[in-house]
Amino acid sequence: MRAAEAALMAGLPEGALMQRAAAGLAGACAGLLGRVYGARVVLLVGGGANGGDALYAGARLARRGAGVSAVPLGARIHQGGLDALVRAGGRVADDPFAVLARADLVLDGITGIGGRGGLRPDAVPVVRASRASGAVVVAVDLPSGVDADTGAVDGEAVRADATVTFGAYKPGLLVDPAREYAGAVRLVDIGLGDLLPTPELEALQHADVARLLPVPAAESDKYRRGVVGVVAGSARYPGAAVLAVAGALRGGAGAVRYVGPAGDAVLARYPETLVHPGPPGRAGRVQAWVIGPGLADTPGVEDVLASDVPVLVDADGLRPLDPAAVRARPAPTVLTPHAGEAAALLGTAREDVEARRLEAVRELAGRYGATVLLKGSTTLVADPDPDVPVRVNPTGTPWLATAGSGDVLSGLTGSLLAAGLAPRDAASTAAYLHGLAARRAARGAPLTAHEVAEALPGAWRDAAGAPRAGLDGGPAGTEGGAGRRPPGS
Ligand SMILES: NC(=O)C1=CN([C@@H]2O[C@H](COP(=O)(O)OP(=O)(O)OC[C@H]3O[C@@H](n4cnc5c(N)ncnc54)[C@H](OP(=O)(O)O)[C@@H]3O)[C@@H](O)[C@H]2O)[C@@H](O)CC1
Ligand SMILES: [K+]
Repeated sequence: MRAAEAALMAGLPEGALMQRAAAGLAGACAGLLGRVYGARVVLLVGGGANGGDALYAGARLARRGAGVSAVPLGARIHQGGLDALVRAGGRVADDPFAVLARADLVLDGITGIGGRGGLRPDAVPVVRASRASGAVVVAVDLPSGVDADTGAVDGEAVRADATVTFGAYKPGLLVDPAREYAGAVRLVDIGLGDLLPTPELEALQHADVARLLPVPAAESDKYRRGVVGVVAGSARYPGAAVLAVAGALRGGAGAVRYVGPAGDAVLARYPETLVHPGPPGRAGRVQAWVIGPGLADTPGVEDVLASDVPVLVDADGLRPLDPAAVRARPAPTVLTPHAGEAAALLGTAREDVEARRLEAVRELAGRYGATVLLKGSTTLVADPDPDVPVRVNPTGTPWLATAGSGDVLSGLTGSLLAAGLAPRDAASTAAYLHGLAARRAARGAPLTAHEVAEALPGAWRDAAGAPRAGLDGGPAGTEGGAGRRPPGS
């Protein structure tokens, strides 16, 4: 961001970028307020340019008749912004808590991309009073206190109803835990365009998924469309086999071969499945394997890893996983841990993974030379190549945290692998459809893993029906599309 902004600023009059940011910010605030004239706006102003943005936006709102007060936090605040605010009729608050108690809207301009660590002690009571006031809290660029680069939150941070961000989405707006603090995110274009570097993160949108989904050609038969082998379930957990097959059947492969002891349970629900008792090496040719859901202690992981086709390892399959064996494989491997499984693979605590999700997914992908899909409220997909952007999944619902939903996701991902998608595309497309299906199935109520599987064809149709180019805005909970440059565009 800083390099792109510096390059752009070199060709612009002093302060022009901050004015663009402030104009977009003031416009967004006006939209949230509905009526600007007479509205009571409080600016929390830190010592950097983030506070400058807030002051200039406050000046614009004051010119439209809002009552605007600034609460300085920091040794000195942006002088040009303060002068503009005062010229427009705004003022510095005598009693911050008194103005906050009556505020309609609070602008959090304490820190943006220059913030380090959580909120400082002087800001904490002011931020708490902002929340308690019932005012709409709008974060400038980022909620203050979150880490822009990683999505970590060390200490206290602002919980915003909305965030107006400039030039590009920052990882801290997309990756949990920080994402939870941002509210609805709006991107304001400040003209950085092609000056932006390769992103750290990208989020698929409908149009990207439409491009990636496999479409059978006229001459396709089931084998050409790909056969996915599912090694899952056990005497103790036959349901996991059924759910993994349920996902696999909806993922575009031409056939699903189930290998394991739960064949009867699978056939009872899905007679279209090819069933084999195992071991996987004898079950016949497949174009991709899924191994792990509900496996308990059933062997087979080494057997499957020894194959020369893409392999997805999930759940119980992840336990005995040796990095050297995975790295030595001639074909791609996809690992789909949740935070606890990722922690076990990394030899750390679950909380560490949850606090540093981006770092954890990258580290695992590097260590195993595998594509890693880290499940969670925001699912991340990392490529083994550290220069390839991590994909963050923009779909989903908290209701998706339900038993068996991961089994459906593994089957679905494996099916897309068998259908020929590259590992990162298969994993991120599957996560996207899975989250979309969950939203369709839940519609605000609890849902079961089976319902997620059953909603997949509808989600597929939704995504596949999207216009294939030029999509802006999507289901991301963000406005204007979550990636600056959609992959493949
Ligand atoms: N560049 C551009 O062209 C454009 C930039 N734009 C905007 O600028 C923002 C970046 O501005 P920035 O670089 O001034 O940093 P910023 O986020 O304001 O924070 C730095 C200040 O915070 C302080 N501080 C640090 N940590 C803290 C903490 N935990 N709690 C409290 N304070 C803390 C630190 O002070 P110190 O450590 O010295 O006390 C320093 O004073 C960017 O996010 C966007 O909003 C837009 O206008 C578009 C054009
Ligand atoms: K901020």
